[in-house]
Amino acid sequence: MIKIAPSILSADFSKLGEEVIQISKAGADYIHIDVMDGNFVPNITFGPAVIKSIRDKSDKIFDVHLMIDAPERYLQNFYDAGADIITVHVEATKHLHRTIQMIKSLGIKAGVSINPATPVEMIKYVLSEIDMVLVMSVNPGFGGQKFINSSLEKIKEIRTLSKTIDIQVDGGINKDTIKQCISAGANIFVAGSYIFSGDYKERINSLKEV
Ligand SMILES: O=C(CO)[C@@H](O)[C@H](O)COP(=O)(O)O
Ligand SMILES: [Co+2]
Repeated sequence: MIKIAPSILSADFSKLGEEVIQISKAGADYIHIDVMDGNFVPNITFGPAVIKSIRDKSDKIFDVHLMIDAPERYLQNFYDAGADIITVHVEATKHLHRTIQMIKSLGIKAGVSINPATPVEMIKYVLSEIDMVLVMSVNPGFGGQKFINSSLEKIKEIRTLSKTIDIQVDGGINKDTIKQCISAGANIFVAGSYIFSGDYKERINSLKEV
């Protein structure tokens, strides 16, 4: 069973609470929340206070994608804000294993993300410690970019290393690219611009039907 995680980066921020309600009703499995610090990535979004303000709008899984340097500084804050999964970038933390242990000690799921230029080898020795790998299929920072094809090879490689781990793909997901990612072995799909530029339910269903 695949899961769809709409990214609220493409939502209308002036009515974020209403958007989270609507996307949940439309069939989202996870609410994907992109946190950016203007340092690890060249864009700034929102932090724990905003996440806390929308937590009571949905009972879906809050999937928090941290695109911030040294994320270990803020794990407790995102947990307190209502995160169910926290994903950190391997490129953003000096002691990845320790950061993963910190997330797990909060009693929630831990994900690790790799950028398009980062090899799977970088996360090989933590795979047994984590719940999810997030394969970035665009360079992180913005929605609406084109899917990078070399991500497919990385998904296959991770699936060979683990039959059971969740593999999430993020960036440029639409009706066509999702098919290729499913064939490669991924099972959770983040989609921002594709879902939010149409009828939410119809778009989510079109991804689930492939
Ligand atoms: O993490 C990110 C971007 O850094 C994503 O979650 C985007 O929000 C995906 O947007 P689309 O490529 O689906 O428009
Ligand atoms: Co994301």
